[in-house]
Amino acid sequence: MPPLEEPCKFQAFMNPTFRLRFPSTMMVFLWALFLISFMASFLTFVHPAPRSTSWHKNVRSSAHIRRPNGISVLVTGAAGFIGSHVSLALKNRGDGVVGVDNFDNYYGRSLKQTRRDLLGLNGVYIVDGDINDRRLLSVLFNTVEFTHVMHLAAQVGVQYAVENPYAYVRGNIASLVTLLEQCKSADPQPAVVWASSGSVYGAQNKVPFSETDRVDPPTTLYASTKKTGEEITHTYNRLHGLSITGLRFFTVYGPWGRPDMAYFSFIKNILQGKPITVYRAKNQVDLARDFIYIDDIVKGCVASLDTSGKSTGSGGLKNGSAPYRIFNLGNGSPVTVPALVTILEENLKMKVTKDVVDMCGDGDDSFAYVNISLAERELGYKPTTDLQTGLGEFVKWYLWYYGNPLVQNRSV
Ligand SMILES: O=C(O)[C@H]1O[C@H](OP(=O)(O)OP(=O)(O)OC[C@H]2O[C@@H](n3ccc(=O)[nH]c3=O)[C@H](O)[C@@H]2O)[C@H](O)[C@@H](O)[C@H]1O
Repeated sequence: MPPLEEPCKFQAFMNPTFRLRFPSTMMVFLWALFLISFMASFLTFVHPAPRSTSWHKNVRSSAHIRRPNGISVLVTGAAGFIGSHVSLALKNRGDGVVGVDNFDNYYGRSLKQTRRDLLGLNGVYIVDGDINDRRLLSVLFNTVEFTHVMHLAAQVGVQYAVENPYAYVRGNIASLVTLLEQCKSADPQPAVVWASSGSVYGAQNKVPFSETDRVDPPTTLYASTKKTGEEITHTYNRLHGLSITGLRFFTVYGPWGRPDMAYFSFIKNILQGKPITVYRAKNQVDLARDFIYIDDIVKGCVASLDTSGKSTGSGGLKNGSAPYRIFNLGNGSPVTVPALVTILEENLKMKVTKDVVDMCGDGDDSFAYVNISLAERELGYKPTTDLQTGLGEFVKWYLWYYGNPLVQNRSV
């Protein structure tokens, strides 16, 4: 037999007065719920997500300037190859540096995490976050008054675009706009130096490539996104008074480099006794690149920050024109891919089997040769490391970092 109370409770629901009140009570409740969630999302949008006290402390300490007339720089892609080197160089000379990196898995996270740990030991804090996140950028700019932004975060790699084109739109275009929107609204606005690419010269036949040359047609989606970036940054300079410097990097190599790049994958195969694939252009012509050592690139980046000039806008409005510059940062002396392989073989005192494959289609640029005289004049840029020396440094680093499999096999 059911307890006596139950029917009474049930009856209460069936009471006509309650039934009349029920819809209105429920409606009020639902409306309140709706209003609360609306207010919450509005406040979250307007006010950036709160971060912990230790997060703020790390960011502020990393941004601390330790030299007279020093600058405070937000480095995007700080756990990346160029980003980590530039961050360290700036920190070492006493500038404030805050890194941001999304630690994407394009070439694995382990090397990025090690770079981050190394920077941490040197006082550079890298925020684990994505620059597509407007709220994160807003918190960062509310925490630190950045004088400069060194924008190096990007979806790199040329061939990967065939597999995942959307990563390039998100990583090279959408994120650039998000970052520029933040810079535009900042008061004072920072000066922006960012990574374009030598690949924007695309199918141009006239060499060496100069900044005044046409940069079309692009031969890869990667190049298209970088070319688009140049147009977007131009707009922000023109409309909002942001000081912009675009750096057309050529093929940058060196210690702590990117495992997806040819020189890096070649050394791995040589040491493991595996063959390598060497691509060749039409008519059996060797491919060539304007290889540039990381230390030279770092000098170019730092000089670009130092000479950037100021943005003129405030609160999104322009107050006069601001500098808009583009520089080629390469070596000015192309080397063929087979010649690069020979230098690696000499350094390792080993020979490798080359599978020479003719490139099908137009998925890559065959030749890069760059005129760097503008950067020499304006930035005092002067590469000093030749490919033999630079690859020697890279090989030393590689053997130190990964160990020599031959030595390891011997010791087993
Ligand atoms: O902004 C840029 O300008 C780009 O620079 C770099 O592109 P690239 O100059 O093409 O360098 P990289 O891939 O090392 O290939 C070098 C050469 O080796 C050839 N190559 C490549 C692989 C292989 O297995 N065999 C081979 O012959 C290959 O065909 C090429 O001729 C960055 O990788 C890219 O992310 C982007 O930053």
